Amino acid sequence: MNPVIDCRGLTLRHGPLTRLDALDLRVRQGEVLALLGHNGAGKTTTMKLILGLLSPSAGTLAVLGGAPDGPHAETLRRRLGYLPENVSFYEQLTGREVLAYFARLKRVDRRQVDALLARVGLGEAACRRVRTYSKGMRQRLGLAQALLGEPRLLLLDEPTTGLDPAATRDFYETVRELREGGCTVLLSSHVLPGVEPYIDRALILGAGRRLALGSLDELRREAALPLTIRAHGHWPGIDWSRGWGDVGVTPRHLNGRTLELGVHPEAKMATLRRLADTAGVEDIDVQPPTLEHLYAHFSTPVAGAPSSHASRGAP
Ligand SMILES: Nc1ncnc2c1ncn2[C@@H]1O[C@H](COP(=O)(O)OP(=O)(O)OP(=O)(O)O)[C@@H](O)[C@H]1O
Repeated sequence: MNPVIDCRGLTLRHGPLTRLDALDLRVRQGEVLALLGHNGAGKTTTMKLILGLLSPSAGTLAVLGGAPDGPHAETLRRRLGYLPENVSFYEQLTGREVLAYFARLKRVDRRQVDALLARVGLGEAACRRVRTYSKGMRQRLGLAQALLGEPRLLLLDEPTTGLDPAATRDFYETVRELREGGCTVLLSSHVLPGVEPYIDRALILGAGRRLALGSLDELRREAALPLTIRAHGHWPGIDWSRGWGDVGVTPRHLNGRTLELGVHPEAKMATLRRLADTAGVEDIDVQPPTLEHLYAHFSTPVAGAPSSHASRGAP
């Protein structure tokens, strides 16, 4: 099946400034891809190129089978949904009026309005003016606007900024349902906690360049960061600093009953065996590196090798 997004060497320059540098990326139907990067990394630029709001200076880009800034743009617009970073609405209109207005602009059947408001959890608030909406309700109204016309590709720019943990989880649950329905979703985020279970792959950008791309497992294998193992129990007299040989395990006491160990993946089984065989160890937790750890790893420049993380992962 053709990818929904197919970028090859996608580049955007403005004079001396390179906003996006030779991005290779293919996104398949039904995939949720997180676009991660510091401020100015190129996340919004990538989205605007996909939307056809910007044209590349070099490279090729096909979105749902055609260039988004050419004659294909009109067809594409009806199959794309976009939630911009700073969404704003007419404050004096009700949620329903706002959505009906966007439905008219998008030439979408008005009957979708109430169903979408219910879907994003705004059914009860449909008749309230937007000025009375909380930040989370505004984001949900923005999502409803992006979902008008049942898009096949959804671009969500920083959708959870400013949302509390419960609202963030609700938001991502809606993304999960959309994915199950075959919708492809690109979401950019600085806010990493909570996003992990909902994404298939992450693309990490830095200064317009692709620093890493892959599923969490692929990024973990590539980064080979230590796992965190925690042992809980009571073990008077045991000196945990000895007996690890050269496996690179670094034990640290968190409190009298918890020992934390930074363990490289190849030393995991040996460490678990030793812990399990030690009298007094009652419980063991194993925590692989989180998306936050991986993001920090890939987005930190390696001294003396500025591009050594560049272009990791298959497109
Ligand atoms: N309208 C513009 N004209 C010229 N350069 C721009 C414009 N918008 C963004 N840039 C530059 O392009 C680069 C990428 O910016 P972009 O907005 O894509 O980053 P971002 O990853 O979305 O950042 P943020 O997290 O701050 O939104 C930055 O160097 C930025 O200064």
